[in-house]
Amino acid sequence: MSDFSPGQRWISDGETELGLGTILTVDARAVTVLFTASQETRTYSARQAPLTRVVFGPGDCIDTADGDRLTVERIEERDGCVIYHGHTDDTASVSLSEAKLSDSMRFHQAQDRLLTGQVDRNDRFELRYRSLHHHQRIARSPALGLAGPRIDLIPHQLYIADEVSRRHAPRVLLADEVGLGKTIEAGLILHRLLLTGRASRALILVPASLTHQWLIELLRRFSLSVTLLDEAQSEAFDEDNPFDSGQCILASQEWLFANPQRQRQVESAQWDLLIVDEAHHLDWSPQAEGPGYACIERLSKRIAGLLLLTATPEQMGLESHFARLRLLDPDRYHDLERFREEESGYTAVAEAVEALERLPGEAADHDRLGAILDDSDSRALLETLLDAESDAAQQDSVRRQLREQLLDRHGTGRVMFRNSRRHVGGFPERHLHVASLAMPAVYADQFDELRQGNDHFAARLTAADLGTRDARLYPEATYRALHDAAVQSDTPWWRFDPRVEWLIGQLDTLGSRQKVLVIAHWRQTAVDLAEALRVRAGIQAPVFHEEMSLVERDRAAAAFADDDSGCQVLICSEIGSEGRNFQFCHHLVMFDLPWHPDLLEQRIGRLDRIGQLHPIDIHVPVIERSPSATLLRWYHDGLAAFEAPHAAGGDVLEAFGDALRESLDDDGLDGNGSLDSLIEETRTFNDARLAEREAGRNRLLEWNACRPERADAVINAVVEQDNDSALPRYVDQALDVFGVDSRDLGNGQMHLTPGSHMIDSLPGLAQGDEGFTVTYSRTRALARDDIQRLSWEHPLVTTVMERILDSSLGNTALALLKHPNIPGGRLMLELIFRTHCPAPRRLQLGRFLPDTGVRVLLDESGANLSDKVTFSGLSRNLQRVKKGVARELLKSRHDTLRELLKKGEQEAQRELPTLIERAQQEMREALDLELSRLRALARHNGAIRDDELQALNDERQALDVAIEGASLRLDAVRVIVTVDKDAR
Ligand SMILES: Nc1ncnc2c1ncn2[C@@H]1O[C@H](COP(=O)(O)OP(=O)(O)OP(=O)(O)O)[C@@H](O)[C@H]1O
Repeated sequence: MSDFSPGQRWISDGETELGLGTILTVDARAVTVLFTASQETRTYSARQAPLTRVVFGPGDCIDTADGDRLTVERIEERDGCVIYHGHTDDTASVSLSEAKLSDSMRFHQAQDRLLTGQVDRNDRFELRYRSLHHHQRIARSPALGLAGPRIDLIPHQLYIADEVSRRHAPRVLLADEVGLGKTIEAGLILHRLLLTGRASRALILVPASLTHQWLIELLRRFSLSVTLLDEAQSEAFDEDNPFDSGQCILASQEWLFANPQRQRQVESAQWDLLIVDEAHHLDWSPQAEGPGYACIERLSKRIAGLLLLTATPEQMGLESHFARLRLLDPDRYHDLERFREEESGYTAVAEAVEALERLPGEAADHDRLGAILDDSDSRALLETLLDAESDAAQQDSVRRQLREQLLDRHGTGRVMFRNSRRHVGGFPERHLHVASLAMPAVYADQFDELRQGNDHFAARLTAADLGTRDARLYPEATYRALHDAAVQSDTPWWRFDPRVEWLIGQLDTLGSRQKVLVIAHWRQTAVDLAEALRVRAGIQAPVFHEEMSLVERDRAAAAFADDDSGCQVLICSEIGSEGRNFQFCHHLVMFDLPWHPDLLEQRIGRLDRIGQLHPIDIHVPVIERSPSATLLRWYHDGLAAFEAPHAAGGDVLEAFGDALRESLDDDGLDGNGSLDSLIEETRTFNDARLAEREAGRNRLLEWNACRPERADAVINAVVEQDNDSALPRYVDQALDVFGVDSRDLGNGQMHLTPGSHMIDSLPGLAQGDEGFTVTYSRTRALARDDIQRLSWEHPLVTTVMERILDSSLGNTALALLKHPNIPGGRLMLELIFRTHCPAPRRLQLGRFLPDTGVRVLLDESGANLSDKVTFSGLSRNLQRVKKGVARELLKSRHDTLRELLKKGEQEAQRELPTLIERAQQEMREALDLELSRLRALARHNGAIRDDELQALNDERQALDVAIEGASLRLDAVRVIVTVDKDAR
């Protein structure tokens, strides 16, 4: 059938994009072909036309010019042309002349491409096979989504990320103590959800001061590029919704919360996940809710996933904390009083967990557990534990199950994750250095006036919006309120405030190589202080506060961070510096003290965070006998607040705030004994509250916040991927196939650049890009921000895989096999089938049945050699063939190939039931376990939302149906032709 006849359909070997051609004319020397789809006509030499005849066979599906699809049952040849007989999708019988085939029919399927002579290079076929193999392997890994990010493997973070990202629509409060990595945890959760398709759109709302820090962390650590949206950019969208401009949008809370029009837009966009940083600012009380809370509350009702981040959940009071839990789960947290009462039961739960470790032991321990375990399956487990017949291994397993159940079913643990320094360990010590300074006369007069309650004085303070408490704690602010800075004769406060003199001396003593972070409560104090250092000592100190633009703020932080040319000191305001990373410095000057213990901890947390290598030196200059001196003593002696994070600061302030405020009024100045007794009472209260919390709530929170065995299992899986030697091999092959140049820089690093023959642009590697340096080593990548870490989850690798598996690249090949024991002239066919299982992305079907490859190797007689000859073993012995030769070979063996293709399909189908069964079993085990756990939890504390249970049920059913419907499709095929060993 290779002789040309008008009306026949042929395809151009070199220009398949022209579509299906029709022979117009033919004579002894030339053949003219019309490619209707591309409106091109070509004339070729009749003897050497680079054309392949297109003839389909029984079972093939073909597109007709009328837009139908025809399944071929039989073919008939008439006058050199083919008539296809078959049926359409609606089962009508049809006969179709080949002239009526669709002109734009494309040949993507492996079989069609092979039979129309379109063969790819052998290395592309091999890369395709390996892509499928690794893709399915990685999709099943417990490290999926957690192994790629450039982070240290810190157990509590990986535990939380793993636990939260497994849940359907996770809604949690990430409340680790300051600086323990909540941003990293949120990034890991987001990364996994995006990678697995459980989320595709995320909104991240953070204080303005943190937008760039988030942007950079997400990019550098997670290779996630998010769109940073502000008002200027939003205006460019006119009528369109700016929140639709990217997959992940990062925006400042201040901007959104102040802008009702943008709030309407954000609410009308579709989101899967909302992340809110520094969520303690979302203020709520039974009387009123802040605009931020109201905005997040509306969003939280529309968005399935919600992560709230705060290190100080109770900074705005217990009510406000409760209100944030209510955002996460309104069904569970609907009654504030009940919430308060529940806390009194936590000690009993914690005792039961501990009693469990001692079982089978004393009767009192049985009772402790019996009082908490009130459902039949838990009691049955308890019986097993108490049964004298059960062996140690059984007991261990039951003990573990019961412990999990107790921790799961009681407390806020499921909604709230809080790790503490004490529990995580390895943090540096904190040293307090107090400098007592003499009271300047101006301040002494001010304090007198304050005590006397002078009306005129009070009016000035009111006009300056300065309350009496703050007027006492911040004398420079009082001075500013009383003195007009515009009047030249008024001396600025920093001329006589002894703290300024002290600071200049301190900076000099520490030397310019020691970085010092100064935090002052007020923005204006920070600004004045910078001027004071410049005027009085010639020191350039950048300032960092809430009213600076983002660019100015980042510039200031960068000037401070720079090791070589950087400034020695950065002066921050209280709010301006919240959440920022300054752990490269270890001297903190508290120019004054904040009123709330949580703010004190937030200040120290700028330095005392993961990555801090030195003990923290906290310097506090305090004016003798001033209200600040009183507050300092209260913090230090009453709360020990400088040494370690205090666990109950909010409660203590609630109990003693009024008395402390009164002490500021009088006691700090005349030193009578009432301050001593206040401190004593504070200490007693604090100790008691701590003991109570340690016995109950904190213990439950900590046990729940990190379960070491699970964390270890995740870390092991990540390390296994880190050490996977298949990755460098795969990447080398992929770079080669895609035409990316790589230069070895030594030290485990290589530089990648787009090669001149790149077949497709890749992330960061489009023509003209400079490329980038990569390493496989986590340690090296962590030490160098400018080097990217290659992993199975790096965008370069995932894009390569997607490009290959979503296209026809490498889905056909032909190679020669020269082997001493195999005679020449024989055919073999290597077929790669792939599971096909359409399901919505959100089902994350890949957890159970990722695209799975089934390889079948047949010899010419149809014997199945798959188990005898491995893919790698065969590949090693294969040789390339020129494309023209390959085409000729294929043309000459069409019929045999068709037979083998059919046989291969039958062989592969045999494997399908096993694949389906295994996937269903895994899915059912995982989801049934989760369902029964959730049902039991729901009976116990109502912490489970009904829709969560229902969703899991629906998910299980949908997965069951989807897996049941899985089929196998031919993904790639390689023809192997054996040649005599002496052949050349
Ligand atoms: N696993 C990790 N690997 C490397 N660096 C980390 C890791 N975890 C945290 N860090 C670094 O430690 C610092 C603190 O982390 P992060 O900002 O996530 O803490 P946080 O709990 O959100 O802090 P805050 O309470 O101040 O908001 C950051 O500089 C972060 O990059």
